[in-house]
Amino acid sequence: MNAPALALTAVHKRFGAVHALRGVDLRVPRGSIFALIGPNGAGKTTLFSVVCGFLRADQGTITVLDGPPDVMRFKGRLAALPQDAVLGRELTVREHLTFLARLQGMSPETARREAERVLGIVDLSELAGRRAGTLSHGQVKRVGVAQAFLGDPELILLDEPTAGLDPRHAHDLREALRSHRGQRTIVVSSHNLQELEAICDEAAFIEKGQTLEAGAVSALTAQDAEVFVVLAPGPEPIDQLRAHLGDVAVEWDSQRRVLRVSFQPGPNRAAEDVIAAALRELLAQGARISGVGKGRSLEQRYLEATR
Ligand SMILES: Nc1ncnc2c1ncn2[C@@H]1O[C@H](COP(=O)(O)OP(=O)(O)OP(=O)(O)O)[C@@H](O)[C@H]1O
Repeated sequence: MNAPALALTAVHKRFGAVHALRGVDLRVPRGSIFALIGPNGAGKTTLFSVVCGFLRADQGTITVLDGPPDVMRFKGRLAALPQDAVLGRELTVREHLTFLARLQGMSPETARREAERVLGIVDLSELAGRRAGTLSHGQVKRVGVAQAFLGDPELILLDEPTAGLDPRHAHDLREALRSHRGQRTIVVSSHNLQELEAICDEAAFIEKGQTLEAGAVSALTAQDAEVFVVLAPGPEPIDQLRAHLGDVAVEWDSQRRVLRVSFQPGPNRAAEDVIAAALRELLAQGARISGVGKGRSLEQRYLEATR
């Protein structure tokens, strides 16, 4: 099996009296899009900084792209979008990106082409000639994201890449990230859990500098072990369903009119089999069905994990 792009074991980082990372563990598979989820102050930005080699961890082991975190070793292989990216105000967007591409060792011509390519990723080609100081907050953020893609690095860390973006550009950026799935490793921190659920393969919940839970998004959201049915007002044949399905747990939320069936997946018991059996019985009992699905949302799981 491939070594992970990033592995942290029992990493600690203190800022004086503030213990920002308290033994965080993380394993980011190569080629995955990985979500880092946690409340304000959980330690996400600090974690990015120790991974990049901007800050030194006090304790623990960090392996990034097969070696220790070292800014010099990462040249062109790792890129990060800081939470509040800052641009030189007097340079144009094109000059800014070309300059950074040159710092990576590209020739002037390659650097110019690379600047145009990454501007295309964030739909900013039209603003290439604008001075950075005249850009809106969202446009600056998009230049920062473009910058992180310069040189097509193996590992990209994006701290809240869609914060402040309008809905269309946030959507387009999500699509752009999705298109890199399997080719590049991308770690994304965001407070938009719907967004992370849509684009990420794996996720970790971080709180108070520790990993609470981590794994495949499909496992965290119990896609294989839980189904739900939403009932429209009308019959509520919950007991009959329980009796019919047998060895499963059926929970009924009468306020939201959502019933959840949790089960042990097996060869003849995939989520689709349970959905079919539940719907047959519910319809036979006259229930009116207004929605069906698998698992629970990442947001729900996060709220449960951090309760
Ligand atoms: N340079 C610093 N000096 C002192 N304390 C710091 C420093 N940087 C971060 N901290 C503290 O470390 C903790 C973790 O902060 P961090 O910025 O990593 O959180 P975060 O998860 O990125 O939060 P947010 O979601 O608000 O961006 C916080 O308590 C913060 O106040």
